[in-house]
Amino acid sequence: MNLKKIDQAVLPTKWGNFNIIGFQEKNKNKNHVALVYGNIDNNQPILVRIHSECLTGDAFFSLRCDCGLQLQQSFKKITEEGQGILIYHRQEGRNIGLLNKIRAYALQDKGLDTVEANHVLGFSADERNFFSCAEILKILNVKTIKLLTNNPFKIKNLSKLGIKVVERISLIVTRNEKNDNYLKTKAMKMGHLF
Ligand SMILES: Nc1nc2c(ncn2[C@@H]2O[C@H](COP(=O)(O)OP(=O)(O)OP(=O)(O)O)[C@@H](O)[C@H]2O)c(=O)[nH]1
Repeated sequence: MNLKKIDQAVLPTKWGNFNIIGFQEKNKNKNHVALVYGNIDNNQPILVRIHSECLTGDAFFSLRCDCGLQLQQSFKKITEEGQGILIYHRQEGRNIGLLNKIRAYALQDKGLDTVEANHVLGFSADERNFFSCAEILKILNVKTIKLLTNNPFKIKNLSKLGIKVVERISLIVTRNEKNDNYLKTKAMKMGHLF
C-alpha cells in the first residue's frame, strides 16, 4: 500500500453530513481525501465520484469547464442515493498542475483547444493516473462501484486496478458560451460521452 489513512471527522455540508477521511502518500508530501456519505453497504455496488482537482472550477466558480457544477451534482446524487463516496483526486489540471493549467488557459485564449495546449506544453492530453483512487476504495473495502463520470477512460483505468465498475452514471451540466468549446473538445478528442 502506498497510501496511509491519517484521520477522519464529520464534515457537515449543505447536502448533509459526510465523513471526511484524509490519506497521505508514503514518501511523498501528497494528500488525498475521501468524503463518505451514509453507512456503506459493501454487499452492493457503491455510488462513487472521483473528482479531479480543479481549483478554478471547484472553488472560483470558473465557467471555462464543467468541474464545479459536476462536483455539486455529485454531492446531490450521492446524498439522494443514501450512501456513496466522493474521492477528491489531487491531480490538478489533469495532473499538469495549477501553474501549467494557467499556461494552458493562456494558449487556449490564443485559439488552441485544451488538448493542443497540453501538447504545446510538452504533456499528453491527460497525465492523470488513478492508483490512489483505487487504493482508497480498497482501504474502504469497496470493490464494486457505480461511477459518476462522462469519461470511459476512468472506467478502463479503474478496472485495470482491480475496481469493478458495473454502471456509469453521467454528470451532464448546462453548457455556456465559455465552456462550449472545452466540452466539444472533450467529446471529440478525449472520448467523453455527453
Ligand atoms: N490541462 C488542463 N486541465 C484542465 C483544463 N480544464 C479543466 N482541467 C482539469 O481537468 C480535470 C477534470 O477532467 P475533465 O476532463 O474535465 O473530466 P474527467 O474527470 O475526465 O471526467 P468526468 O468524470 O466526466 O468529470 C481537472 O483536474 C481540471 O483541473 C484545461 O483546459 N487544461
